[in-house]
Amino acid sequence: MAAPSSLASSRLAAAAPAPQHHHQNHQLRLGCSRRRAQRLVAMAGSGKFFVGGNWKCNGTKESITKLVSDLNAATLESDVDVVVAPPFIYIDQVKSSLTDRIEVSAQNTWIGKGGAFTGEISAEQLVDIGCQWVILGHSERRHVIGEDDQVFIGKKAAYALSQNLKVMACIGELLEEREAGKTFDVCFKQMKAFADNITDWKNVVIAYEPVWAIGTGKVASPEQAQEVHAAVRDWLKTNVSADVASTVRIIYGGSVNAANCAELAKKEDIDGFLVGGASLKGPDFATICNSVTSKKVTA
Ligand SMILES: O=C(CO)COP(=O)(O)O
Repeated sequence: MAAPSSLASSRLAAAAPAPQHHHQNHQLRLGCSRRRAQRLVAMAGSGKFFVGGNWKCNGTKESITKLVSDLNAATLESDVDVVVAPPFIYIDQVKSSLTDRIEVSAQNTWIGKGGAFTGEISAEQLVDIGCQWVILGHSERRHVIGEDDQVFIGKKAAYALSQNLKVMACIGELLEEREAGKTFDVCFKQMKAFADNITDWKNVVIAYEPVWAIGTGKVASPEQAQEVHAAVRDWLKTNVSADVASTVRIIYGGSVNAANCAELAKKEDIDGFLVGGASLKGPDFATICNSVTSKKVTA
């Protein structure tokens, strides 16, 4: 593995944003020494830029064969973790044809051990076929399928982690919640449901995906995304620990594409992306993965 690009130290090197009242802890974090930040990254895992491709309910055997072949042919920067999430029924096909350079995720899992649960797929089964990740709490599962924090999402995270699946934990507000000034309240409530169920965060990536930006072509501005990422990090510092706050990766999702990824990636608290539509096009997805170069520390 290449030397980890220290996101925490790149945050330190980046110009600090204008102070805002709710960013007090964040400012403190930025003030900690570079050496300490690097030590924290080393403790929590690779600290690499992270890009996930959520294929949602798309694809056929044929189109997925083409997508996998494009991904296998792509040149990817070494300092980015790349994961794709095909529909369940294609995971096996993707696992057996995709380069090991890219890990594979499911888009959902059952809440506990498998058994008499018609139509469900268990964490054990995902592990059995070599799947390494699962996306949980995606807005389409919350708002279209009706999963909620209390009954499903937190417990799914706990069980998946207990079976050694790594988790992309999704949070994000609806448009009306943003317009009502409730963005932080909604995100923090969703974070609490995860935090109440997670004891070890080293296999967790948080995905901030504002619902109004998903599949709409209406990407959050880099400043809008950065503001929420910084606030979530502050929440983690207060409610989980300073170490987790400094080291957990917080990625952005919602209309990310090859044209807008570089500007977003420059923001200090944006540690990567969860990509929907653009992840179905191999070359565009590779461009998004390689936007890690916008992150590199030059100082
Ligand atoms: O939901 C998403 C990823 O999980 C984002 O989807 P789009 O990139 O298509 O907006």
